[in-house]
Amino acid sequence: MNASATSASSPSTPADASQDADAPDLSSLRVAVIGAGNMGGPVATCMIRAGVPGEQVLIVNSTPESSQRAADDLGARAADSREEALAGADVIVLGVKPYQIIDLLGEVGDAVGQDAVVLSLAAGVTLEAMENALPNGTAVVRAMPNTPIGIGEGVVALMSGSSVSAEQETLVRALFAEAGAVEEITEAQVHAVIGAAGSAPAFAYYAMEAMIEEAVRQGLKRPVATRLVAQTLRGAATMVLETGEHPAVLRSNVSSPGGTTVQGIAALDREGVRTGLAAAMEAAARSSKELSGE
Ligand SMILES: NC(=O)C1=CN([C@@H]2O[C@H](COP(=O)(O)OP(=O)(O)OC[C@H]3O[C@@H](n4cnc5c(N)ncnc54)[C@H](O)[C@@H]3O)[C@@H](O)[C@H]2O)C=CC1
Ligand SMILES: O=C(O)[C@@H]1CCC=N1
Repeated sequence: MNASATSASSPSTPADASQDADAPDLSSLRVAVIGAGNMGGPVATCMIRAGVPGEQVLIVNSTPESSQRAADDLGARAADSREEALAGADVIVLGVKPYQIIDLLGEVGDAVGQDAVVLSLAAGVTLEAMENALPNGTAVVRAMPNTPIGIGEGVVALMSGSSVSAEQETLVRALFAEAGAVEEITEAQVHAVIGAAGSAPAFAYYAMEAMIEEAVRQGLKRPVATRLVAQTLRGAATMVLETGEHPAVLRSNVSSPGGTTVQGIAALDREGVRTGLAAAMEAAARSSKELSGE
């Protein structure tokens, strides 16, 4: 997880980190999650699956009720206060909205332990901006995850700040061992990663919605249509990952000359779906750059 790494690494294999002799021991780790919502929640789930005991994952949300609800859902513990969560925390996950991050770091900086890792999930908040808001030498890692990490089928892209040690990098990777795939990227790559992974589940759900509704319009019952579409997209994605074939090759295997599929593909081209998908990813990347002040 080196900020100077230039290309994405191979996906990590989900594994029980405790079975690897070199893997860090996560059983005594303390994690504070400040903001366990749609993204902080799945991150906490990953860490618990990786081996951090749930009672050592302390949740702080915007209200005590919300902290308790999230902790109950995640099998974690609600902290009575932010101070309680931060005291002795080895890893501090920031799962609040991007606009809240710098103010939050200004408030909690002095409570961050010397060897603790601050792990931000926020889009568009740079390592440099976070390091400047914290005491000198604080280890800051940026993660760009997506929500499917909560079921072990997501992606987390990692970027390290200037004070992160090799051991801390190994620790963060171990915490995401059950996420699905872990990629090491540079901050320059994060905008593309948001388009391809961070925001991309929403693009996939959008496509699924459209396909399900059309299948319903064609006469299938909605639960049947949902199962068929979701399983087909899962199967198609798995074939790309498992065969290593280019998607265009796999597509040609479905496309009989003069058959049904080529008519469908021609319709997609006529409707501009390929350029629409590219535009969605470009818009997400542009928004990420704007958030970063680029
Ligand atoms: N939702 C997603 O798919 C992804 C989100 N992210 C990043 O994750 C971060 C969180 O986004 P979401 O989870 O979608 O938002 P969310 O609104 O679902 O969750 C935010 C959480 O922060 C809590 N919160 C708000 N103010 C707080 C405070 N002062 N102290 C403690 N907790 C507070 C809320 O109670 C809530 O649980 C953002 O920075 C976003 O850029 C990154 C990748 C993907
Ligand atoms: O929509 C957002 O801003 C966040 C970042 C990537 C996915 N969700």
